Amino acid sequence: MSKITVLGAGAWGTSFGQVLADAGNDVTMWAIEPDIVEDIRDRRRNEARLPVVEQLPANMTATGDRAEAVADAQIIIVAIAAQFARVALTEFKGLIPADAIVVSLMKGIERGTNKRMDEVVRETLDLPADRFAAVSGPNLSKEIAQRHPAATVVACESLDNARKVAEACTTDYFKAFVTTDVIGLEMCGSLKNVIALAVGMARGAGYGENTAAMIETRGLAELTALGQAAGADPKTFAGLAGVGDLIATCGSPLSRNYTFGANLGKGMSVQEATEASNGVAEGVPTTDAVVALGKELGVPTPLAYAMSRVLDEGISCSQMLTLLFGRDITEE
Ligand SMILES: NC(=O)C1=CN([C@@H]2O[C@H](COP(=O)(O)OP(=O)(O)OC[C@H]3O[C@@H](n4cnc5c(N)ncnc54)[C@H](OP(=O)(O)O)[C@@H]3O)[C@@H](O)[C@H]2O)C=CC1
Ligand SMILES: O=C(CO)COP(=O)(O)O
Repeated sequence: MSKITVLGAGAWGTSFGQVLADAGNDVTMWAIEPDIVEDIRDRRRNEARLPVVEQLPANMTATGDRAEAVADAQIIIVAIAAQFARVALTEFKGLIPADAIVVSLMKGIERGTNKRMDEVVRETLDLPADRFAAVSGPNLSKEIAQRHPAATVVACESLDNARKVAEACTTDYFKAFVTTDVIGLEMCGSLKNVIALAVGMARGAGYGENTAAMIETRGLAELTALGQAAGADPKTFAGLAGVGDLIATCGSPLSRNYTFGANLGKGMSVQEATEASNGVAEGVPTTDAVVALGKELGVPTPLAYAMSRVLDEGISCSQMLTLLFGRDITEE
């Protein structure tokens, strides 16, 4: 049993906190919103972000005090919207216990720097590689909050530390595998959100299985090429964090990215889809970062480019797909 702190009490932070509590750990949630802290601490609820859970476990509490939140924590989980991770974590610098493992649940690339969350977290907290882990997989928060069976992957350069994190989140309904491919895991989680936006858009526009399968498969090829160029192990893309998460996210209205895309496909503007979104759709800010990263690494990113034109210029779904097709006959 460990003392574990979760920074960010959104839908996934809270749902993962419940997994950790179910695994027997003492869990403290930290949130910036006083109302959310109060709801979790005093009523064992997170009505605002995870209303599906009627009663959070008794070994789960919350605080808004940063120093109190992380004091004595053996594992610190970061579940903050990716674009705000740097600013939020800066406030924790100097407070993190010297031997704590810091784990990111976030799936995004930082806009402006094109950095993955492992880079942002390590840079901000001045953390050595062996004390950083990423968790990623087909993990729709609402299903896991309802304790539906699911699996995930924990990546850390130190396999021992990956195992510590995996043990801490293993329950009878949640299974964690381990890997040392941090870059692969980060790339999978971030890029599948861009693909889910495009699949959602096609579905929203009324297209069927063939179109969805095409976007998913071409998207996976793009994700794999970019990931490999960044230093990832290609095997990771065929696993739970790659194909697995792609299937879950691109096939479920529980995904905020899929739903955001579907709303665009039905004719909403980016502004309207943002207002309708029930939580952060990480693919939206990540799309431009993926295009920029592709340029930096010399890897073509036709799907991310087509989605960036949708998000920045409002092109239609059929225009997006025409861009994705391209004009040339190429080998698959
Ligand atoms: N939901 C899911 O099914 C899954 C999500 N993820 C990933 O996990 C991450 C978090 O997602 P999720 O919890 O669902 O998202 P939510 O939109 O539900 O929550 C986002 C969280 O970020 C916090 N936040 C935003 N800005 C700041 C800031 N400046 N300082 C501190 N906290 C801030 C929010 O705080 P506040 O509530 O106060 O606004 C909230 O706790 C994302 O990267 C997502 O891609 C990964 C797997 C599954
Ligand atoms: O990452 C997820 C499932 O694995 C959740 O996807 P969304 O962020 O699109 O809801």
